[in-house]
Amino acid sequence: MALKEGLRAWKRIFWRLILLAVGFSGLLLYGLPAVRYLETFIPMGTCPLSRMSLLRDNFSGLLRLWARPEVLTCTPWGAPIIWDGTFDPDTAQQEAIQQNLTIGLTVFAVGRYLEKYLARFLETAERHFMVGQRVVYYVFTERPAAVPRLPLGPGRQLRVERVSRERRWQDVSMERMRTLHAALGGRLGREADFVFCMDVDQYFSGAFGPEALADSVAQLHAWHYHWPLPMLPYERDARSAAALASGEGDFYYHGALFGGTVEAVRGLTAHCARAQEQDRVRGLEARWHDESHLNKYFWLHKPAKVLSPEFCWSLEIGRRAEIRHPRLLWAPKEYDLVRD
Ligand SMILES: CC(=O)N[C@H]1[C@@H](OP(=O)(O)OP(=O)(O)OC[C@H]2O[C@@H](n3ccc(=O)[nH]c3=O)[C@H](O)[C@@H]2O)O[C@H](CO)[C@H](O)[C@@H]1O
Ligand SMILES: [Mn+2]
Repeated sequence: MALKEGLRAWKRIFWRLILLAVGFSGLLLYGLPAVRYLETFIPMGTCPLSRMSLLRDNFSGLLRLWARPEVLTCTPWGAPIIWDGTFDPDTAQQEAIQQNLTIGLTVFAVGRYLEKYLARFLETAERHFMVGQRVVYYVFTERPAAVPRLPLGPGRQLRVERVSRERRWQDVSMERMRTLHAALGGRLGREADFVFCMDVDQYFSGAFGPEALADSVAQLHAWHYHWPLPMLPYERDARSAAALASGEGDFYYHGALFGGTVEAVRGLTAHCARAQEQDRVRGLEARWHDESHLNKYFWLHKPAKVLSPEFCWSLEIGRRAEIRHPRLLWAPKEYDLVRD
């Protein structure tokens, strides 16, 4: 009897070791694009046909969610996931012009991020972001005089707002929520109808138009959109305001891009700023900072539209057949140059 028990225990240990070894080598090899490519075989799920044929969009009209059968084109709560080929950019353009919209684009460029990324971000936005619409850029920096003065297209303006420089890059990143919330309560909130809030360490590479507009908009994180729920890097410390328990969460969203109506983004930034402050007083900092809180927010308040990773792609991931037309690309990470 005891022998049998002992054997069973050994078997269990043996299998755990094997699993651990496989997991560990997987992690090591994950750096190789060839291994990473395997994750494309993890299915994303499919949008039920009954829903597909019905989903209309305020801006793009009838969505052709069946046009991309290899990827997930709607969420379980019925929001569209926008992939290339599912929308009609011309309809979206006409609709937005008719509604006579002003679209805000906010970006922070503090410290060395300004020289390193801002010019390219703005130049490429001029070529690709909401071309043909009225656009107001809001650049937040501690050195307004250093902001490049680009020639802007008709109907496009740039405003510079001064912010103080936080010492830690994590604080710069998180402070954005509070600053944005204040800005949305001021001039930005009065002059814009919709607003997108973006990281500066990226650049536009394709048309990013009104098809991306909705009440609230979240971006699928390029590195995680095939991963199973238990593996997503949510904050797991139950003491944090950003915590998601196991089984909670829909997708992993990217902190480098979110948007929506002024009202919706005010709600989002208020929530995240409050949650971050609550953590700070308790001596906590969420795993991925503002992004963790954003993920908690979108778990509680489902986004009305989700952008596929084509809208914010990282070339480091390597070629993927399902990524047809990247619109925004991550700039190479050079943390040693830009972070203290
Ligand atoms: C893959 C990854 O690592 N993702 C995390 C990392 O994103 P990132 O590595 O993309 O963060 P980041 O260095 O781009 O910082 C976010 C943004 O804040 C602004 N900024 C930041 C620091 C600074 O000194 N000056 C400045 O202007 C700038 O607009 C920048 O794009 O960190 C973020 C901020 O915590 C989030 O947690 C992300 O989840
Ligand atoms: Mn970034």
